[in-house]
Amino acid sequence: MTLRVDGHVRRGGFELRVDVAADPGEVVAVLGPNGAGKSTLLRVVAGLQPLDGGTVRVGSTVVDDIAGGVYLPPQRRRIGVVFQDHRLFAHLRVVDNVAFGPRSRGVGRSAARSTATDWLARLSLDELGRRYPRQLSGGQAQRVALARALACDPAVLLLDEPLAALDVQTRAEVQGELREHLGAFAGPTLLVTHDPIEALLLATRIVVLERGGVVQQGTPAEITGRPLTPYVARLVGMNLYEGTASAGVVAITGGGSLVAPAAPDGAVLAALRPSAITVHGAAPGPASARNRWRATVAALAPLGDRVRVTTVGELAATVDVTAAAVAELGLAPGREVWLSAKATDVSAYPAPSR
Ligand SMILES: Nc1ncnc2c1ncn2[C@@H]1O[C@H](COP(=O)(O)OP(=O)(O)OP(=O)(O)O)[C@@H](O)[C@H]1O
Repeated sequence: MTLRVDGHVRRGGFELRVDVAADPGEVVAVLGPNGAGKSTLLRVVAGLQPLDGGTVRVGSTVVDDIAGGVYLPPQRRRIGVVFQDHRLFAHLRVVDNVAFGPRSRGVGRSAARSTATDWLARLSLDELGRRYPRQLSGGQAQRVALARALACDPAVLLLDEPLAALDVQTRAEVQGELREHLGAFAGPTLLVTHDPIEALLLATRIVVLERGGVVQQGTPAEITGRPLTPYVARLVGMNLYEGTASAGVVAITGGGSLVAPAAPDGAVLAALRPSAITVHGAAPGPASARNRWRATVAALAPLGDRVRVTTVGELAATVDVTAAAVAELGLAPGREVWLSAKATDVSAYPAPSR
């Protein structure tokens, strides 16, 4: 069953206006900065927030359509939700938490328990059945929350920052398991997250929301290869410039230019990886890369085994260098440097029409 939200809703001064779909078996990550509307979208699908106009469909069933007088409450939508804070019932044992879903859908006590036991076993949580939520670790609680969502036999799965509250080590473990379980789920999944790595690891498609609208969607490879907004570029760690291309040269809006032989003529975006830029202490010779420009170091920050250098100037850029290079070139805030990049490392593609 395909999930489709095509509509708009106002919350105070904010408006969400989207047309988003997720097919059976797809895991669609919804990424976006604070206040972009991610939770609002999730609330709309879950049935906690009616649309002001448009429709929400699960397969051929319309679950929200104000014009048609349809609004199904959450319990009638066949939607499983996992929140950041597991929201398990503190006074119920794990097995009864998981049985709660089927119970609330009218399944008898013993059948619901047997479904719960089955799901706990599938998620390798059998030994936890008799515990209370307070006796679980954060990672265990999130696994139980997933079991509870799946035990309802949902048509759609919604995950709202499911790993955000976990420590780094636990997050990595649960991430791996989640990937497996989402892969086995036959329906569409919407995963709201701030974390681009989580989106890249878990999602088959990524939808980026900014200011209540979809600014980009595509496979993880499409998003990382061709970021369309400064936010997406930062997320995937690319330098992004707006400009106008003609005969393989991109004149950057605001000054400067980049040679990019494959650039299509017209309004383009040019993306450049931080690791594809070289820093020089003095002007590089003519035999070096075809793109060369002056810049001033603004900041340095450690990044794994590299140092991320932020530069300002006509073409502001983030550059990743080795710690040895920092020492050799005497890089420090205020230091004037030259940067260079090969023409073939500049990826230029048509800018979206705004
Ligand atoms: N209860 C509310 N009443 C009025 N406006 C609200 C309410 N909740 C949210 N909003 C508005 O809706 C906007 C979108 O909020 P939403 O929670 O959907 O964003 P988000 O992308 O999930 O953000 P975050 O990443 O911070 O959770 C907010 O900027 C806020 O202005």
